[in-house]
Amino acid sequence: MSLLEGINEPRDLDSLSAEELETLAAEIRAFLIAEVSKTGGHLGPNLGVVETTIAIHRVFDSPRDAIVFDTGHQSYVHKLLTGRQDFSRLRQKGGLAGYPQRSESPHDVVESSHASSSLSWADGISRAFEMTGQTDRHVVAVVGDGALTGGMTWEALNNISDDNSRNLVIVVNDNGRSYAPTIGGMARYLNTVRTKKGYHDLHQSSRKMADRLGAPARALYRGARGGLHGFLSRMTNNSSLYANLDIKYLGPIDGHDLEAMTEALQQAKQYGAPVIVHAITEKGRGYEPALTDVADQFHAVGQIDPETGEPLSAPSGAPSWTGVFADEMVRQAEQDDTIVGITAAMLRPTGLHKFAERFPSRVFDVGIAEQHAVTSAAGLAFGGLHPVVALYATFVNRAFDQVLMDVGLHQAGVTFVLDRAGVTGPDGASHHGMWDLAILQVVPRIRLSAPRDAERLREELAEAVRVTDAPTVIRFPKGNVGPDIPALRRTVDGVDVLREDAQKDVLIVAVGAMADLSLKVAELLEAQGIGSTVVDPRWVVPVPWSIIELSDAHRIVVTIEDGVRVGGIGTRIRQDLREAGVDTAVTELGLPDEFLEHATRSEILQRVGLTPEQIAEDLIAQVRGNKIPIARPISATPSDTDTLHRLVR
Ligand SMILES: Cc1ncc(C[n+]2csc(CCOP(=O)(O)OP(=O)(O)O)c2C)c(N)n1
Ligand SMILES: CC(=O)[C@@H](O)[C@H](O)COP(=O)(O)O
Ligand SMILES: [Mg+2]
Repeated sequence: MSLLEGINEPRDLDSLSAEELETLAAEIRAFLIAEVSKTGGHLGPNLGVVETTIAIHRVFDSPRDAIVFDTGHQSYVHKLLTGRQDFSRLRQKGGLAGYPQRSESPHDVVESSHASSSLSWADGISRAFEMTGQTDRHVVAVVGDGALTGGMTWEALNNISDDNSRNLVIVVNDNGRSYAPTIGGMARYLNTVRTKKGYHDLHQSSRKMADRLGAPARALYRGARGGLHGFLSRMTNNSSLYANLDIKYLGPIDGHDLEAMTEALQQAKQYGAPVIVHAITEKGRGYEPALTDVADQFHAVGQIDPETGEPLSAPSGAPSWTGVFADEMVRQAEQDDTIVGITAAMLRPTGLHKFAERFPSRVFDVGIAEQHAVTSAAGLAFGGLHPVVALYATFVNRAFDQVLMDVGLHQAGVTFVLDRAGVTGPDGASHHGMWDLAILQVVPRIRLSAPRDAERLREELAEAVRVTDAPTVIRFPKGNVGPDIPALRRTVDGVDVLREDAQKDVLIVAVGAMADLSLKVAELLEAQGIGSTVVDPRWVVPVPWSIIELSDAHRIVVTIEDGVRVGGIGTRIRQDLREAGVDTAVTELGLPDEFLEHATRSEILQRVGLTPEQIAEDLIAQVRGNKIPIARPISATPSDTDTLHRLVR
């Protein structure tokens, strides 16, 4: 049996010798490469935190001590050490989540994969421990150098103090990268610390001497390291980035040196005030294919050959939504030199890399700082440029106020391109891009589009970048785009009619990528003698008038969107119909207001009733006048609604 198999919970680490711990680290690395190669996942980040995570679990006592992982994509080692070693269905339905998940283990605290929140979590938890007399409980936050570029981390650092967060330890996992090398002043500071020759020479020589002279010298060495920090500050001509915060600094430490990390964490644990332990690590550590991957050091991989790191499946050849955007963005920018691009540390994942290669001076990577990205875009627009802010849909949530008050209020011509909109799948609840339509549609004068295929994405991007007095949004799903879906005709206000039966029983309003599914529903209805019209509004907000007119001409209207149903586009259409005095029955179909689990996109759509068969069945019943039994809303379990009604009665 391997040492790893003998670890069922963190305290099993206590009996291992220094040599055995090194062996364990090697076994964990081999496990990660072997297992994550099969399933896909965040291989690079987890290879980079093996020793750090072992050291954290040696020194601290989870779950009594709370361990918070920022973003959480680097928590596989934590899972291995806390009784979860079946990675065979990682990020798949019924398998381990790719992020911490409280339902999996009491060792897991933060489930959200939205970066830069860990220090705020840790500040709150440590205050609560102090205020409830649990002063023997510690909080450890593991935050990456990329996550440190997010504004929330600085809000938290500004608040953390030794009055109320005595037991807080912040482990900065500094591998110099987000996906790509981390940008900005913070990164430059960390880089000087990480690469200063003097640090390495001094660190290595004093360590060797301490080892030779034994424990007392080691204490001296540790003290010197404190002084080392001051030494570094002078050498790097920076006043220490942390000196004026109420936080002590330990480091930089070699994050792959188990003993050094353990010692530093023990010091931090005993310090009695908030401490930053700055660990220097390497993303993809110990795996050559990751280390030589210049794009993102295997930040997230699909199924790969563990020997070579090469993808197991050849690319399908079908264009991805991201790829279509990437090419059209370059085309538009060639015609209009006011167009600039902004990314929040995700240049390649959002497809802006081609634009960046072509127009390097017209693209800005602001770090994991979506709020700053949006408001700086408002500034760029004020200055006469047309910013295109490319984000994953789920991450625009974080910048809602900036979209509303900095872009919307000032009628700034900013275009938001939201990739991974709708159900994404393996990254679970905090990664589904399911809220953008509902939250953004309340921004006055905003224009929301949801292209149904590549041609419409190209068209709608071209239209969006010409709007200079209001925010425009284009949102599309993860993955490959299907074949173009031609329109029979386009109404005067831009609605595409995709199918038009003579018998006008059902109007199906398809939002974006739901067009293909909607046409399948229409075919099932036709087989039951029910006529339908399928339309794609293209620009869903404001609701085009022809949607109102078409609704008035049909018996029922059904709207289908890959976004939360509550407050979604269907709700908006219903409201506009009522305002126009059209009382056609409306059925709004979309995602439930639930946090949807990790599974494949199709598994989730099946579970929430968004398949052609399930939709057609309901519509057939409606058209035939059969009263559909009042089913409790998907989003609320009986106990929730009963409780709610009892409370409000
Ligand atoms: C708010 C937010 N924006 C973007 C992302 C996408 N994202 C996931 S991991 C990552 C890079 C994180 O870098 P770092 O914190 O240094 O961790 P590392 O991967 O290097 O361990 C990004 C940008 C996210 N999770 N959250
Ligand atoms: C952790 C994170 O936010 C991303 O790395 C996430 O895994 C998105 O992955 P895709 O780019 O595959 O959608
Ligand atoms: Mg990093």
